[in-house]
Amino acid sequence: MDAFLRRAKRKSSSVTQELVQDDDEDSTEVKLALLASLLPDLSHEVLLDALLAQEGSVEQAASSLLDSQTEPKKPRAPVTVGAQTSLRSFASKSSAAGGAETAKKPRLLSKKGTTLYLYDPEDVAEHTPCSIIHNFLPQEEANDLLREMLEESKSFNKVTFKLFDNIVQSPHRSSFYVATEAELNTQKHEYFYYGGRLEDVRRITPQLLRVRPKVQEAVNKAIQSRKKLRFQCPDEWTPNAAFVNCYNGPHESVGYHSDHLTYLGPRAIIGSLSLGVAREFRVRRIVPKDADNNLTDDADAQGQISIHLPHNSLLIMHSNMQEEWKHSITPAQAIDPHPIAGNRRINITYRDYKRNFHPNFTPRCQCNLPAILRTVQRKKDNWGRYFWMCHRGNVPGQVSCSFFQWAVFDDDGVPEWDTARFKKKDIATTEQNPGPSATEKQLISKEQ
Ligand SMILES: O=C(O)CCC(=O)C(=O)O
Ligand SMILES: [Fe+2]
Repeated sequence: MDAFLRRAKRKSSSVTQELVQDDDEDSTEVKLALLASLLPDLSHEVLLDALLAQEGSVEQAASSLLDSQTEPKKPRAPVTVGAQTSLRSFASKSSAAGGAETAKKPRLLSKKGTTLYLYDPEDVAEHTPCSIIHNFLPQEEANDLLREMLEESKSFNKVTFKLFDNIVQSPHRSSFYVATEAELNTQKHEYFYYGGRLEDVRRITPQLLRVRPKVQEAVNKAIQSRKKLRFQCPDEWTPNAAFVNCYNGPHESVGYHSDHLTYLGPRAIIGSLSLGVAREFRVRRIVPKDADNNLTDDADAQGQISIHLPHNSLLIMHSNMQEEWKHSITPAQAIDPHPIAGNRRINITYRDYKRNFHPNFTPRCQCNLPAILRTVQRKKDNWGRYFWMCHRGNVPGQVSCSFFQWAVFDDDGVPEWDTARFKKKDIATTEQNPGPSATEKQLISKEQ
């Protein structure tokens, strides 16, 4: 569960506004998501057509769609899979598998405006920042976990948040699990999500607990096969929290987003277990733009890639995923019912909440809320730099303050306030994260 939909207008400093507005507000997608929440029965294609016809006005698009009762529904790409194929049977392999951070760039197979469908683990590893393990758990264990989570999900809730000054709900239900009573209290009283508190925090269930060490082992093994990125924590990945999502039927979804790094730190890794109905996980790379608004890479690099997520598959989102790519679960026109889950899909994202990113330590904004950690994703200038900003504006009825601060980490992602572990030498030699410029310092000090 994360910032799958965000506010488009945020009252904030000019620096933050520039970074955030152009950086990661996919306004068309946000508008589409809003339209979808208003008109859940219409396909994304129909909603997009209406949005384009109304030059981006959500209100006009919604009223034109509501007026035209006869609007035909356009078919979506099928989500069910007849036969799983590998790209390797069609094309010769271009480079070593192992993801985007390997020395050689994999040959680009994605295309802007079309979707590349991947089913084979080697294809996934080669063309996306993810890896996938099919048939991850022994069958009975997967089914036990699925049954347990289906029962739990009966009391899951939709997340409510603000979008374009409207209150909308997430297009699926979710809950959050931690291991101990102490962690549960900390999560409820010390952590903030969408600028507010999380009400539904639960103790880990027997099956979630049973599976956790297996996920931990598999993820750590997968990490070993990839190069450590700058700012990536070299410590053992230790899942101490799990967000569980339930998609009840083909129309339930999650829009394109990057997961919040605020409590996971930079270059976070996430283990994501799928159970029940198979669905499509779509990913696409964020190509930054230069000062003249031109893409800095091949437009096809932004093409959508769909990864098929069958029952009992573990998807590992590697360390280049959240900063450089976005992901989503698309609504499906049809699904193959699962013998235990029926129309439902359960997704469990195991996460490693880092001690030194506890909100007691992270910067606070002028509203005295722990700030949220973001990355410059769309601008070539400052691309990849991390910054802290206020996220109070996500709360219905509240606005964000103008707080902005560049984040400073050493090469292992240790934040500057963790003085015992922070390696100053890494910062002295860094060009990518040199700390704020004189103008930025002035601006920051003015705003603090
Ligand atoms: O359901 C999934 O596979 C993805 C869920 C997700 O992206 C999230 O919880 O942040
Ligand atoms: Fe996510």
